[in-house]
Amino acid sequence: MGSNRWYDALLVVSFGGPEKPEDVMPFLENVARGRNIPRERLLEVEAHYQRFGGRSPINQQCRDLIAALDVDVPVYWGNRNWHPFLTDTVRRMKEDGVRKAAAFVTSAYGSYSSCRQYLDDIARARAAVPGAPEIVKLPHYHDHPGFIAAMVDNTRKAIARLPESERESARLVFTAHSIPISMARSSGPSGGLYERQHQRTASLVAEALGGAREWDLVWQSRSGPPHIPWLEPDVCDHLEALHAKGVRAVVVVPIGFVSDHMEVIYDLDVEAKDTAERLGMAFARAATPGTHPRFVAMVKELLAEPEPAPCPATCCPAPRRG
Ligand SMILES: CC1=C(CCC(=O)O)c2cc3nc(cc4[nH]c(cc5[nH]c(cc1n2)c(C)c5CCC(=O)O)c(CCC(=O)O)c4C)C(CCC(=O)O)=C3C
Ligand SMILES: [Fe+2]
Repeated sequence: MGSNRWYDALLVVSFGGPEKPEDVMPFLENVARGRNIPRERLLEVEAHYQRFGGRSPINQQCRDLIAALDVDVPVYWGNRNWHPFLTDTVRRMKEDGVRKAAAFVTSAYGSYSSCRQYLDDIARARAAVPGAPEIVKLPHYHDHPGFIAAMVDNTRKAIARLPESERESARLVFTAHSIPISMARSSGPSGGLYERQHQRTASLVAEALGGAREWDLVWQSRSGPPHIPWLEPDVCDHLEALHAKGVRAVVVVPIGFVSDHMEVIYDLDVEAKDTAERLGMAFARAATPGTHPRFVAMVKELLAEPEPAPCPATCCPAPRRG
């Protein structure tokens, strides 16, 4: 394998997050630039970060993943919204003589926010660095056996944390980041890809667990102005609906996230957990893939594949501003 590699470096591309209180607002300003996010929503999200000492788990998760990777080329790391910024990383890659890098993005799915925006980030960083290396994004891995196996294992462990009497009947609640419905409709080469990929991931995990359990796919972490429709139901509303139907225990499985993010440790471990507690439902949250050995091995398996073809230039277009 080694001699006919199509890449000479691996670039991990992520969202980025603040790691101290004074970084939170500048980080949020980067995220919100050119986007339509109400001020009140940003202040609310700021409070989520400050509740955790101004520190998102995402950067350390990236460092841990990189430390766990077993690949035979140099590994670089660059973010969209916080240090280390992608442009600085691409400059360093160029200085180190990298010619062509494979990009592993910490998002498994297609859509503007989860795929195209990262491609745009890479293109912008390369445009800012004369002589920048070529950078080829690895394909979506939402249904890769390594990604699925990590989530299946983590879901089994979460079920085992429930009170014994609730384990057999516990319902699986798969959750992912909500996006505007218009963005969901325009995702992928023929539309609807974001929801379709999540449906497939959820069904693969549910099947691997024996297929006997009822499951749902719901959404979380809605942003944007209230009059713009986003994917629903929201995970907390859904817990209320399940409770009304007599469900007594849930296992929330964050299939939309490859590692712990603020959306996982706040929106699920605080908000969804509080909702379940208030309703008297037993609640367990499955761990994210993080540095699960099967997930880490998946990165190496993706690199062993032939060079992937790029996404069609027309899929997952940027949303219209408004
Ligand atoms: C699909 C998707 C993913 C999954 C794919 C991927 O992983 O990339 C994702 C990941 C993430 N989103 C993150 C943080 C934020 N997202 C925001 C806002 C938004 N997200 C959106 C979508 C997504 N986001 C959208 C359509 C918006 C509206 C504004 C816009 O059109 O861009 C805002 C603004 C405040 C608010 O929430 O309103 C913040 C702070 C973090 C870092 C968390 C941490 O620090 O641990 C991560 C990994
Ligand atoms: Fe987001």
